[in-house]
Amino acid sequence: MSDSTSRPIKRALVSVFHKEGLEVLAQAFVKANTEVVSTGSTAKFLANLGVNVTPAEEVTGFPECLEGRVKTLHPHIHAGILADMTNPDHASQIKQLGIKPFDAVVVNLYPFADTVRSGANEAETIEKIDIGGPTMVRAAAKNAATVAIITDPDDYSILADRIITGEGFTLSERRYLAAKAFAHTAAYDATIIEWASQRWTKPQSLGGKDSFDTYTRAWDKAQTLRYGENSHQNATLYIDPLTHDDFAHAELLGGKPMSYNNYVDADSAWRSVWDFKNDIAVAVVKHSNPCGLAIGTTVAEAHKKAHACDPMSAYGGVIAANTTVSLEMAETVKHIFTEVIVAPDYEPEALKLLQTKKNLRILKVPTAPVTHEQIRAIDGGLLVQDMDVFQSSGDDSHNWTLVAGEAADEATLKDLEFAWRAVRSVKSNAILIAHDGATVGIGMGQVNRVDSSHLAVDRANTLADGANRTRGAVAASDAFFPFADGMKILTDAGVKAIVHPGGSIRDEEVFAAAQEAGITMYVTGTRHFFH
Ligand SMILES: NC(=O)c1ncn([C@@H]2O[C@H](COP(=O)(O)O)[C@@H](O)[C@H]2O)c1NC=O
Repeated sequence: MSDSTSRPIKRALVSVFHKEGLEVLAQAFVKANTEVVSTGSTAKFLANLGVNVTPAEEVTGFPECLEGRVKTLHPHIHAGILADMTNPDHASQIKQLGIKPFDAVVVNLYPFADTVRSGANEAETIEKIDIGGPTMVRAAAKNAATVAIITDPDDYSILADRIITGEGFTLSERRYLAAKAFAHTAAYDATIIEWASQRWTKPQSLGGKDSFDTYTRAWDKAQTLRYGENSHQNATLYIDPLTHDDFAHAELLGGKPMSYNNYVDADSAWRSVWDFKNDIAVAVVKHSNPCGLAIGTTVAEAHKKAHACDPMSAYGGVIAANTTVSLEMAETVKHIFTEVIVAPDYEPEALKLLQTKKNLRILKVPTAPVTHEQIRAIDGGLLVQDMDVFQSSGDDSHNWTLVAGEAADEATLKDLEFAWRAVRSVKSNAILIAHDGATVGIGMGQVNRVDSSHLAVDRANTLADGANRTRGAVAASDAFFPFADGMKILTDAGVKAIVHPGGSIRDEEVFAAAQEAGITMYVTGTRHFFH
């Protein structure tokens, strides 16, 4: 294992917040008679394990002060970490200064993310920003030429082994540990940036809103997924270190582990039901698109209505509900092959019943979606945008403009409001036909609005066992109609009212065609493209 670049570990600096796992190191220190320098409670912990520890204060000749804000920030510590002992000049300088070099530094940092997640106030959170720790970690990582830096308790056993054998680490091993340590401090700082930038925004006195010149975020690895979108693609789930109770932290109450595609579809489904915060809503999603979405007076009713939109596509789909899943709903779901069900909670009997379906992944997510930005990778870059959330300006029907026909009656307006919220979840170009708080025909993901209109009408009527579901229904379009043709497909099929953003240069042509067809048309002024 060792080579000519190996350096035995004769003197170590240990300063850790989490003391778990230190026993194995303590045994090694005792066995190899390693000189150990340590801070406050770490020193006590090691001393209790029989290690002969020198307190950091003895090395610095300076008391720990400012409630622990200053413990190791001292040249007698940092010159000992940073002296490159392969450099004769460094070696002689620290000798003259009476400073001894360290061969290994073991540090883990104040639990900043845990503190935020615990709901601590700002002052408590600030105290959990570790300063001395990352300074030692970065110094030791910079000096991988002669120092081994250990930040991961999983590496304690190998460190103990190398202390006992006297081999230490080779240069390439120290360099790897250094890279790992830099990743650790970078992620730590990125987490602090995420927290701080949400609170400490640019004040007007400095010019107000803008973003930093670098996009810095840390994501914690939660699990390696079996594979990605296809079996030849590797995939990993990373989660926000500062949040909990959200979709990415979902509790799996039954079924097999989630796959990459399960996460993508279930996230879409989860988001779409929360577009209906004031209603009980259920979505059935396939390939990120709803094949049914409905609101109801009960969750079971909402599910039945959503499922009825397209029972064929619901096979192998993902179901999301924005309220507790009832036994009545579970009894229906039991008979439908479903990949994932996601809800804030389950009635105990419903859960028991669903858990009998071994292949059904049952997710519990206590909170509505929290993510406020959307990140998408492009070749060589990232696109970051605000989440598409409903705007009171254009999405509230009070602010819609009637551009053709009579003002909608109460029931029709309710359906239009439903259709407008529901179409947000459909991939563009999106045309959605709805009736009685349920989608009845969805035209998704087409490259022109005419095809989306055809698709919505065809799906509404061909999947309905001979019933005509477009006559008397309403429709929503996620963006304006560039021509009247797409709209005419809907009115020819009997749709009685349409809502869309407007904004086309041919708006007047579209409005006139709507007038001529005798339907009601509203424009919202807000678009909801979803690519
Ligand atoms: N301020 C300092 O000089 C300093 N030096 C080390 N620490 C941190 O203090 C912790 C260990 O302290 P203790 O052994 O006293 O429990 C470690 O997480 C370490 O990263 C410091 N704390 C915070 O900045």
